[in-house]
Amino acid sequence: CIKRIRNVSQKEENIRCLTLLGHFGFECLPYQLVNRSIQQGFSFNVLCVGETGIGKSTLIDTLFNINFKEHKSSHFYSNVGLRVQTYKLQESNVQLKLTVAETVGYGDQVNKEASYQPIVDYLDAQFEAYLQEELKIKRSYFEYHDSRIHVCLYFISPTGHSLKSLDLLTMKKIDRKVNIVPLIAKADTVSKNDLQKFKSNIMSELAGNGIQIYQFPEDEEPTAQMTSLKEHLPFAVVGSMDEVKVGKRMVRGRQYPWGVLQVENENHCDFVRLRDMLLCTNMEDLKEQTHTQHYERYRCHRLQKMGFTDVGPDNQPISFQEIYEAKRQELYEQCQREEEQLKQKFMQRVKEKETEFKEAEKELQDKFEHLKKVQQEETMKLEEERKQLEAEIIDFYKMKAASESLQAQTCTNTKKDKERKK
Ligand SMILES: Nc1nc2c(ncn2[C@@H]2O[C@H](COP(=O)(O)OP(=O)(O)OP(=O)(O)O)[C@@H](O)[C@H]2O)c(=O)[nH]1
Repeated sequence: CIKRIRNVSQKEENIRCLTLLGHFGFECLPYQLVNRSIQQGFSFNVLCVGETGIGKSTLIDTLFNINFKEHKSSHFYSNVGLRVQTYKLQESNVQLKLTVAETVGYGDQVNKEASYQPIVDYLDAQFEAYLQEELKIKRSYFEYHDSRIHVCLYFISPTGHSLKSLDLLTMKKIDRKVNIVPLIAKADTVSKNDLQKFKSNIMSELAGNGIQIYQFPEDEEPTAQMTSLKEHLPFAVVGSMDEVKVGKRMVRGRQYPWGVLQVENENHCDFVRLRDMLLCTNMEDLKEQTHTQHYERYRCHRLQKMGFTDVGPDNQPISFQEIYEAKRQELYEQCQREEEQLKQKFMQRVKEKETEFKEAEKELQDKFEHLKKVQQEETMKLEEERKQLEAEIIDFYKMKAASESLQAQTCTNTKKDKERKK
């Protein structure tokens, strides 16, 4: 801080008026923040949601004026996915850790109903990771890479008509989780008149469906810049890394047979407005909104789900220890209840099995008795038959003996007759 003070005396009123020639006292506080931020570096996490080939990568390249690695996506993915890349950038002495998450295969499936789910899951996963870090005993915020998404650039197809149902559905699902900035992609394909109508259609559709997009911070006296930014929503953007000659200058733009569209000309598209908003004026606000609104909502919901609360049933403040004890008791009781239920279930099963076994035993016994009876009857029948056969054999032998004696008698008589005749 410079501590030189100019002393000017005002003769007329005889009051000394001091004019500060440099920064003095706590006026210097912001400079400490600036120095610390420069030392630590900045981080910014962007999510790009839009159909395949809508110009997501080109716009990110144009925003940061760097040709990031090219990854062309196919139109044939069966599910929507996310491609996440982190880059370390430097501009003069300012370092920026930039994370870009881009949708892959968005809008390519026949059934688009669940297309938003991977995006919602990704946003929640980043919040969850931060919450887990926050809940750790030993936290390391300095090394921790905070990957919570600060802004979602939503690329709307330049149809010139209205939003698609997929756009409305996805934005509705994520608007409480991330700052949405809607963009009309490839705005050079829509005429200037159609563009204005298209913009107002989109804004009224968003409002009509209760979709909350990023709100520019409202000062008591809104600056002309903020008002004009709002008027330009959704930003009609054009991306290009090509250098085109316009007069004697080389500018970034897209060359057409009928002329050149200059990306950085505010009369041609809203690219500069978007870049200024993201990088120069609103980055810190986007980060703050992410932390204080979206993350806070997630954290509150998660902690409530875990059973934490700020006030007890009697609406009196409740301490962490009390919640812990109550939760422990509740879990203990639940365990007891479940154990009792399991015991009862087990007893019931045992009883059921016992009855089943008894029935099976009785069935077997009955079967055995029946077989025994059948066998006895069979034995008796056989015995009867045996007796009958024995009687028949005796009769047979009797008859045989009688027949033999008769035969012998006949032979003797014949012999006697023959002898008599002689
Ligand atoms: N007319 C016009 N073409 C553009 C614009 N931005 C990008 N393109 C072209 O559109 C094509 C696809 O651009 P990408 O940036 O790869 O699109 P993407 O959405 O990242 O594609 P995927 O990552 O494959 O989903 C390229 O040929 C770009 O040159 C634009 O603003 N206007």
